[in-house]
Amino acid sequence: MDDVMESAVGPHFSGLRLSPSSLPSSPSSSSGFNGTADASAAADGFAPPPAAGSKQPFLIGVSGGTASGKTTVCDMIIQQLHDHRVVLVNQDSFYHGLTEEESERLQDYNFDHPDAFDTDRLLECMGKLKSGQSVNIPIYDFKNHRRCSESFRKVNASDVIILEGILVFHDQRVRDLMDMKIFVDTDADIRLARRIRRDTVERGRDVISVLEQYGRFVKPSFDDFVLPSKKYADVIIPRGGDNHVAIDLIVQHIRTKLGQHDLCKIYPNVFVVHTTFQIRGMHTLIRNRDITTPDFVFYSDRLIRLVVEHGLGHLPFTEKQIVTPTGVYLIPLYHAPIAFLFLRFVI
Ligand SMILES: Nc1ncnc2c1ncn2[C@@H]1O[C@H](COP(=O)(O)OP(=O)(O)O)[C@@H](O)[C@H]1O
Ligand SMILES: Nc1ccn([C@@H]2O[C@H](COP(=O)(O)O)[C@@H](O)[C@H]2O)c(=O)n1
Repeated sequence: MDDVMESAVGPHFSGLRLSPSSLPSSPSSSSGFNGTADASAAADGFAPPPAAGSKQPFLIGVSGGTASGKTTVCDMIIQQLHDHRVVLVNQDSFYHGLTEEESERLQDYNFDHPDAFDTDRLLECMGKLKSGQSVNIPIYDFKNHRRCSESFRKVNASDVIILEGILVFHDQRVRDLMDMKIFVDTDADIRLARRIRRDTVERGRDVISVLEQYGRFVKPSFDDFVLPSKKYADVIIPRGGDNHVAIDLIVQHIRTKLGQHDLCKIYPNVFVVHTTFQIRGMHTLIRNRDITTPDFVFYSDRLIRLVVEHGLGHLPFTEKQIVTPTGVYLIPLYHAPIAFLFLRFVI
């Protein structure tokens, strides 16, 4: 293990990442430092930092049967992520408005079929949000089954976008935009009971029409389209909003994913040293309570050195010719007093 570590992170020139603008134009500047440094940097996982603001928002898809608790779960996630900019987009907003003819035969319309949604519009909006643009989302009225033609909901660019709906996993193009897919899995009887209560109280329906629609369209479409899309989920939450453990774990995961992104946003001059197996190995070793003191010091020292060397790579420098016992070399000399640090490491 020690040998592997030694060869992987021993003294090297990984700190010498020259930006083209800082390269001297004289022929002597092609001394191989730059190529060596960049190759070494890549080998160490010191990839160039992403351009500020280039990171895309984290898109979470939340699916599940009607009244399974999708909105409730999303609200809980949003509440727990209170220090991040999070927006919720409902697939319901993208229902096609009914034509006059369809409205007259409302009882025959299947709102649970994929064709009931304007998926192209949904894709366009999600694509824009993912690329950091704000969008106008349609507003849907469940009482008259139409989109409001005059007003929209303006949704601004955010760190986290949550897309929620019964069929958000159905279309592969929508699925492909998602960084995390959650399926809320709640017992069908409980969902029906909730749906009856919600639709009669909030959506202006009577119990008979809710039951008829459920038997004719909601349940068959759940079996045909919603349930088969469960296999795409990364996480399945049994019992929806009652499952605090699952929601806590999901929030932790999102926080971890957002961590580096946030630091880079707050401090534009933060550069993240990308991890490698060697770096992870050393982090693991120094956290092992049984590690010997010399080993702890050894690996901690190496980790610290990687950070310092990476930092040095961001400093400006000038070339200096020196005479060594074996000949003449060009070395890049970091601006004092940092030069001291650099020389100490390469000797
Ligand atoms: N864990 C729960 N316990 C009791 N009622 C709930 C629970 N989760 C959701 N509900 C209720 O069930 C209905 C549907 O929940 P909602 O989160 O809107 O589901 P969905 O978005 O999947 O349709 C709402 O009236 C809500 O208040
Ligand atoms: N005009 C409409 C549009 C949709 N529905 C039903 O809504 C359900 C989806 O919303 P959830 O919050 O329950 O996920 C879906 O099952 C449709 O049947 C409707 O009744 N009327």
